[in-house]
Amino acid sequence: MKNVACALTIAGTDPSGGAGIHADLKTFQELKTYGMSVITSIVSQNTTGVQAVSHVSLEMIEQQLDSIISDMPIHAFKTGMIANQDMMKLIYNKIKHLDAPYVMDPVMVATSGDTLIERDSRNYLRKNLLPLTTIVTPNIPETEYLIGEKVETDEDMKQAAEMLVKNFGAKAALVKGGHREGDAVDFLYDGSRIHSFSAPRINTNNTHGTGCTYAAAITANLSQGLPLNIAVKQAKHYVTLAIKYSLDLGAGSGPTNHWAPRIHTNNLTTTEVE
Ligand SMILES: Nc1ncnc2c1ncn2[C@@H]1O[C@H](COP(=O)(O)OP(=O)(O)OP(=O)(O)O)[C@@H](O)[C@H]1O
Ligand SMILES: Cc1ncc(CO)c(N)n1
Repeated sequence: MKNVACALTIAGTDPSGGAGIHADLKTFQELKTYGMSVITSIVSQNTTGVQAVSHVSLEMIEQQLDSIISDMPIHAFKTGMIANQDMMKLIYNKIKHLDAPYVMDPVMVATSGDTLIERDSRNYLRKNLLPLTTIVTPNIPETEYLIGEKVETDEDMKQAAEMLVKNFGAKAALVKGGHREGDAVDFLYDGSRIHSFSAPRINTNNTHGTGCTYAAAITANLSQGLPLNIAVKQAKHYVTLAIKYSLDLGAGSGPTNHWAPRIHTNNLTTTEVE
């Protein structure tokens, strides 16, 4: 029996604290999960965008992974920003041996519109990493890239989630509707049925790091042993409250509020529709 759930994030940094590794570790902590991290790239960014990127060497990424894998329990893990194909290959070769749920946030572009991974590495991500995933959590532009088709309607989103499982080898897929208009509706295909999770759209520009926070909450919930659809449902509540009470910091798109879900526990506005 495990006495503490342990989760690992493999991702880039955000010194302004809203996205990447920082968002992940804050989420793990709030969800009573012991958080660990492997840094792939140091990203100088803030609420207005990305100013500079420095990649960690392959040797150092490998060493960080070895340090954790050789010593620490990993009950679930997630990947975020993996900037290029060499990093992806290295990470693939390490994580394929891990016996724990794998949540992939297929990060391509920051909320600000800045590109975070090299274009020609996207195919490697789709072909090699995607089939290892327990769940992949693309937003609409990432979904369109992964399946190679436009995604505009609810029906398109549901079909895309099914395709990511049936044609591309993910075990489950959560297609997120944050980039559409109207209610914020996400569709999960779990390998046998579609679930949809809906929340009223919150009128805010402070959505920096929402995708990281959501995927990290799913990872934390899976590390605690929750079934997938419950893990997603609770993570949707978490991210919705974190957006609802988001912090108006910085001149651009401000960060989510990680302690709001703890304080406003009775104010859950999300619903599982199907
Ligand atoms: N304004 C909003 N109001 C309510 N929920 C939102 C809003 N914007 C995004 N969401 C929800 O937040 C979660 C993250 O979705 P989104 O599609 O924004 O991810 P993302 O684009 O990967 O995030 P990021 O901006 O960090 O890259 C989803 O559940 C989405 O429905
Ligand atoms: C490091 C990092 N990962 C992911 C995102 C996407 O929000 C970001 N802005 N920065």
